[in-house]
Amino acid sequence: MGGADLDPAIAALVDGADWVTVCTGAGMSAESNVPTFRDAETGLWERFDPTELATPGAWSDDPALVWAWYQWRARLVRGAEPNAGHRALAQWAERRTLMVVTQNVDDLHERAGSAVTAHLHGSLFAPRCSHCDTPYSGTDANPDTATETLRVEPPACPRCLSPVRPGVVWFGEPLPQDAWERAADAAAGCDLLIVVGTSGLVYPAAALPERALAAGTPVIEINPDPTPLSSSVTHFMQTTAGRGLPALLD
Ligand SMILES: CC(C)NC(=O)[C@H](Cc1c[nH]c2ccccc12)NC(=O)[C@H](CCCC/N=C(/NCCC(=O)O)S[C@H]1O[C@H](COP(=O)(O)OP(=O)(O)OC[C@H]2O[C@@H](n3cnc4c(N)ncnc43)[C@H](O)[C@@H]2O)[C@@H](O)[C@H]1O)NC(=O)OCc1ccccc1
Repeated sequence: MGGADLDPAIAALVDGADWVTVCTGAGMSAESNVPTFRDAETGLWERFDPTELATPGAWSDDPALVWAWYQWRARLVRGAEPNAGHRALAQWAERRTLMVVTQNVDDLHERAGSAVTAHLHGSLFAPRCSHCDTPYSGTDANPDTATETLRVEPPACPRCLSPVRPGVVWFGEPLPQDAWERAADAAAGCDLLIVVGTSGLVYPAAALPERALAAGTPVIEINPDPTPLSSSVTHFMQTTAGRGLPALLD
């Protein structure tokens, strides 16, 4: 298991793990050309701070701006392909228990063939009514029709005519309880936790690897840049998801 030049201590950890949980963030999709939250170049929305746009406040102030932003992101993800990191995880799950817990709202893990245990922050492809929560599948929510305009009026819910909102978790909103519980169980029960491509700044997602470490579970972090977690993980692999995961799992 693991490339020839993989640190033998890391290889031994991976070999000895029957149940692995992988926590992924925006860096997991960076090599699929999906901008991370920290990456500046987000086109028309470049002058907006993502953490400000991804809030209930931004939605109530300007739903057309927020709706257009999510349609643009969904279209970008539609045009993207899973990378070698996504594929390595999917292949590995064929050989042993591997649970994927992600902060990402894209569907690249699933398109690579992974069953995702928890989308902690929702999905770009699950719009619902902002009032009655009825899932929305109207064609006008289809990102392929999204255009490069700064504002697009969100569709109206066929049941209560309230505006349809993106199916994501905004800052200040609680995570879906069931998804959080599945994620917490996956982090608590695994033999090895791998953290890939997250700056570890957004909570409660960032608490998962901290909890695993506190429980004595070995944690491997993959990130080209150190994060607040890097000094306390069992092994820090300073590389990308697309290079690190195949090296770890192939
Ligand atoms: C900013 C932060 C300080 N704020 C929070 O954490 C807040 C507040 C808070 C709660 N508890 C706290 C405790 C302490 C401090 C603050 C808080 N948390 C919340 O509001 C959460 C909700 C948080 C979820 C917000 N939604 C997102 N996304 C969906 C929308 C959307 O996507 O638009 S968060 C969003 O940003 C986060 C971005 O972080 P990362 O994924 O880490 O990405 P980032 O760009 O930061 O970094 C990329 C990393 O990848 C690396 N990288 C780059 N290239 C590669 C590469 N090629 N390979 C590998 N790695 C790579 C880079 O080096 C870098 O390290 C992700 O989670 C992403 O999902 N809700 C809540 O707490 O509710 C309570 C509550 C309870 C009851 C009732 C009411 C309320």
